[in-house]
Amino acid sequence: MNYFKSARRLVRGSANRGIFSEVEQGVFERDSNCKKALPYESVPGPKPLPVLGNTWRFIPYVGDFEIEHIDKVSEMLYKRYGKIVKMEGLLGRPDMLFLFDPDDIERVFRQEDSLPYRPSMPSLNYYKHVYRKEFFGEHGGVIAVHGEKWQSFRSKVNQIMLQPRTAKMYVRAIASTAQEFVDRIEVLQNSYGEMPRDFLNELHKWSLESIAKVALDVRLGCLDEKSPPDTQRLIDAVNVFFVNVPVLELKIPFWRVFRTPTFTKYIEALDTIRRICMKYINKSLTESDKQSEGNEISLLQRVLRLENDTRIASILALDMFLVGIDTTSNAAASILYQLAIHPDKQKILKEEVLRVLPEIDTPITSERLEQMQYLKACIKETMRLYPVVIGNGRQTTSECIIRGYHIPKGVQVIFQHYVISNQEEYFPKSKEFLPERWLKSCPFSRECHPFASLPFGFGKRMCLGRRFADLELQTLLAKVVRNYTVEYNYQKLDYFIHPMYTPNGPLRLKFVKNKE
Ligand code: HEM
Repeated sequence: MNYFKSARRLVRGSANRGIFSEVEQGVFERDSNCKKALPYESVPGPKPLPVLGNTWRFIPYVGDFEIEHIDKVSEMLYKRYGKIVKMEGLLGRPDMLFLFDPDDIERVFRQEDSLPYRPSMPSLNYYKHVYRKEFFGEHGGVIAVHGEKWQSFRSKVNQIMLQPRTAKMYVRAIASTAQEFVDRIEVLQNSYGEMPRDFLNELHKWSLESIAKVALDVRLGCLDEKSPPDTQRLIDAVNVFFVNVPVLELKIPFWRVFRTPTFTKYIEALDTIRRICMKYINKSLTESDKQSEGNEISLLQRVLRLENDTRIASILALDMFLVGIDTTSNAAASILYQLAIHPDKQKILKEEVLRVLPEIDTPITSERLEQMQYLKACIKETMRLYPVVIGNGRQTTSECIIRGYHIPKGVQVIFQHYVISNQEEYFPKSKEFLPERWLKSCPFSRECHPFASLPFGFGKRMCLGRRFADLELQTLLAKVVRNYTVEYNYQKLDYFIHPMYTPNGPLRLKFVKNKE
């Protein structure tokens, strides 16, 4: 902490803006203007120590940066240094440049080149391209894959994954899983109507079951009284994978030199995920002929029809399982919690849901979901206050100017979405849960900066599963609210990164059945 006191004297964040007015207009310009820019060395940020750089800050009991509380660390860096902060001297990895201004983020995104490089998960890149090269071969999928390999894969699956028309075809499948979840609530309730302490795990089961339905048209039975053991193994392995990603990325990367216990656990988790997913993928491939009439064909089959390559279809499904379970389940947990602690907003939502779904068994369709604008607003507002992925980034692929500073090629530019979307400057009454701000009728909605809340990223590398994630969340919430009122009767929960940004503590929600 003492270090920070002296650093503060050197560079005050509020001073950032004034000093580079000449080049300020070109926040993200390429080569030609670089000579005019302020030197990279002068970007403010915590000073590295000799030898240990800034990596020591992530060492438990020694450093002051806890991975679980990167949200607080980011807020502190913003307050101390301002809208651009450099974290240099990170052993075994490039510098990070934190951006806290949506205008800067917009310019970076708008000028993205044809092969944007999202710098996360080098350890997964190693797994796909080196450790299990014989399995992945030329097709690494999209997660942690870069350059032409990424582009070639993404171009094959982009249309199928992102067309709203395609996603809508799966509403029925997604709604039937949401119904299974709602039916299970009664089984899970204790005598007070409360959920067990591991309720989040039930949400993991729901999101896994939903992905399996959409990606493979396979029913896994996650929400059955006796779920197959492999489904829980898969959920646990995905969790181990995500928990260890930041550890491998932010602490000293000994794994690059030898197999540390963390890296061994990480590799084992990835092998487990791959083994179990391939079991279900193969089942789906062999059973595709028997698919019951009326069912929508799976995404796997859609890709197969287009590309006629089982390897591509399987690797896409594998990526979907890898990143599509914890993201959606933690988002659902967070939204349910926010509704529980804001009963006035839940009441407005319930009125809307009851209007659109007048009978308990009125089917959910894409047209009916379209009529539930407050429902969508509740999701957006939770993602603004507590984005499940608190930051995102791009690695510079050539030198450029950002916020007046010359930024060399290879720097990891991190967009600090959580800090930005919680600021009064971009969202009036920013600390309040106000779903109304997202409705077209609200005067606030016009003031909102389009790059101040980007829970699914932006541009060519935007979330490939966002249409399905949105559908899953909308359907689950509509079903839950149609059947129950959700309460939370304990001390308010803080949020932490574990491995998504999620309420910190057992989610002992109480479900009270609606009177019909
Ligand atoms: C609430 C749920 C979710 C959130 C908040 C979320 C968020 C994100 C974000 C922030 C990115 C990075 C985008 C960028 O770099 O611009 C991303 C990428 C990705 N997401 Fe999601 N995601 C969610 C659910 C899903 C689901 C359900 C799937 C699959 C079924 C999925 C598949 C992917 C894939 C494959 C990528 C990598 C795209 C690429 O690099 O080309 N996501 N997601």
